[in-house]
Amino acid sequence: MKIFSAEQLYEADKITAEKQNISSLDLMERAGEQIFKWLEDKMKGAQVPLHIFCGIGNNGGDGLVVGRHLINHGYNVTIYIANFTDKRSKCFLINYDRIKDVSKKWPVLMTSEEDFPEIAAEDIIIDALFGIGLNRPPEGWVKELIQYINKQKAFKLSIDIPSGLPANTPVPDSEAVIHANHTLTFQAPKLAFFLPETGVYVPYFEVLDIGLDRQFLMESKPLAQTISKMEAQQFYKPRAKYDHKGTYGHALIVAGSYGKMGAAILSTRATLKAGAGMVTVFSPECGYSILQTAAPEAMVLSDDEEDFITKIEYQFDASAIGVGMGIGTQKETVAALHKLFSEAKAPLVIDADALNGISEDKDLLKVVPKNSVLTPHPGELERLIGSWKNDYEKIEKARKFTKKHKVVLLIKGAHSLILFEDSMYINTSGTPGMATAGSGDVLSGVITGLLSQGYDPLLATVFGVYLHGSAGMLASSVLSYEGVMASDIADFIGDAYIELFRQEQPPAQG
Ligand SMILES: NC(=O)C1=CN([C@@H]2O[C@H](COP(=O)(O)OP(=O)(O)OC[C@H]3O[C@@H](n4cnc5c(N)ncnc54)[C@H](OP(=O)(O)O)[C@@H]3O)[C@@H](O)[C@H]2O)[C@@H](O)CC1
Ligand SMILES: Nc1ncnc2c1ncn2[C@@H]1O[C@H](COP(=O)(O)OP(=O)(O)O)[C@@H](O)[C@H]1O
Ligand SMILES: [K+]
Repeated sequence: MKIFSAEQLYEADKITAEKQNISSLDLMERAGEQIFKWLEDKMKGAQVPLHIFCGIGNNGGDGLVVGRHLINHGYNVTIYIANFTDKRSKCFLINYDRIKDVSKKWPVLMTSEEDFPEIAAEDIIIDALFGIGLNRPPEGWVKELIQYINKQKAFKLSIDIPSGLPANTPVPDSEAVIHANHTLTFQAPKLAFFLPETGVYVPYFEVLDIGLDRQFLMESKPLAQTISKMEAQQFYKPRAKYDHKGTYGHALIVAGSYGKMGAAILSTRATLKAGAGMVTVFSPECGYSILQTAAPEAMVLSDDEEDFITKIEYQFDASAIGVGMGIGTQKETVAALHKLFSEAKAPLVIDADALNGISEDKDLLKVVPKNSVLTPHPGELERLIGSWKNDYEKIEKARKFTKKHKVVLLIKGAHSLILFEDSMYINTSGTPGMATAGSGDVLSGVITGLLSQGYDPLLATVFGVYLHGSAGMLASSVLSYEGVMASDIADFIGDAYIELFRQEQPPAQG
């Protein structure tokens, strides 16, 4: 699914009105009606008190449309207008007037804290204070209203976006944002929903299609693109009957050091589970018996040095190389990386200590081959690109880095981000069950396994991140969040492939 900026959505709004020969008011009606239908489907006439808080822009206008439909259908509704300025939007005013046609109960005008209503824990709050038009921090009693709403135990449903949260720019005041339980957003998800600092305000959301112009949406370059099952299915390369292990390549995993052989085992197993034809692991001598026992399907080459890697030598044409998991940053190891990068003919996945090596030694960065996949978690990313003030600055700095060094950059997190040239992809699979040691080692193995099978570096990264998250979800559904270990994620990679093409079951009858 494409993610557009607020500016693009305003533009889409304008073009839609022109092309479909409708007014903004009609679009607002569509938007409000959709929210109403969603509520009606859940509430089925229940007389739970609904408190709709409207601003004076078009987001407030949406709230008024929802209110009118709810009143018309006999719901128990109170509408409040946060009258923070006299500059009310035209569509707001028309819909404000229309309330008169359906109710004698005129909306409550709020002008200070004195007007804040009592709200019971069982009630429902609909937040239509600010939408994507927020252009400065909410202040004074409006900020207090947001904080007052946040204190309520009632369920909070935000229209389009939690009020106080900008769609794709930094939060102006983090103490003045609605913590929504659920958000119904129009046409496309907003970038803020997926970033760690702002995603917390949007734990759940649904996208409502309000029929904005398809051509404009198809032809516009989005800020980012989300990756879910539908996209991932298209990435999959089917196997042919007479394929053999040579078809799927011989991957090299360079991993492990004394006390960290687990990282090598996890990556190696994940590379095989993702489908590499053959895998050879290169590790220090201390890893030899460990790897031959824990990963019997893999071949093992070892360094002369017992505890860490000092020179990486292999006599075969590797189809992909995954490097860095648990290798440490000994001087000799970093020197060995220098040689590996300079001579590598196969696509590389560079993870963990190999990234730390790059951060410490700029000469190493210079020899990173073009199109390599770098997979930092936020700590490793900070060492690579320096600190950032907010997630948007992080993305900007990361993008500069990818462009300068011509690499695919995967920033791991609850929603992992993949940056390459001018594109950004956002993964939607995964669970908090994956917040466990070694899950990143499994991911670098999955991507190496895909590269080995001939997926190009960007595709291998985007698809690999999705599969890895899906394996984590499947593992969590059987083992609980707490019970998932990284090796379980590797064990579920096969299930993640099957899940890709599993049809959703229709709901049971009767
Ligand atoms: N685009 C689409 O496709 C569709 C969009 N639709 C809906 O429109 C919404 C966008 O509406 P919008 O542009 O009227 O802005 P909105 O978010 O209601 O509020 C901003 C208003 O408040 C003001 N203001 C801003 N910050 C402030 C602050 N901190 N403190 C105080 N005041 C502040 C600012 O005015 P200003 O004072 O700056 O002149 C402005 O008047 C969108 O989210 C969606 O719900 C749908 O109806 C149909 C399809
Ligand atoms: N809350 C979460 N939701 C989804 N995925 C998560 C979550 N927490 C961690 N992950 C995933 O788990 C992996 C953790 O990687 P990393 O931090 O490198 O772990 P390690 O260094 O222990 O191997 C990443 O792929 C990340 O996206
Ligand atoms: K809102």
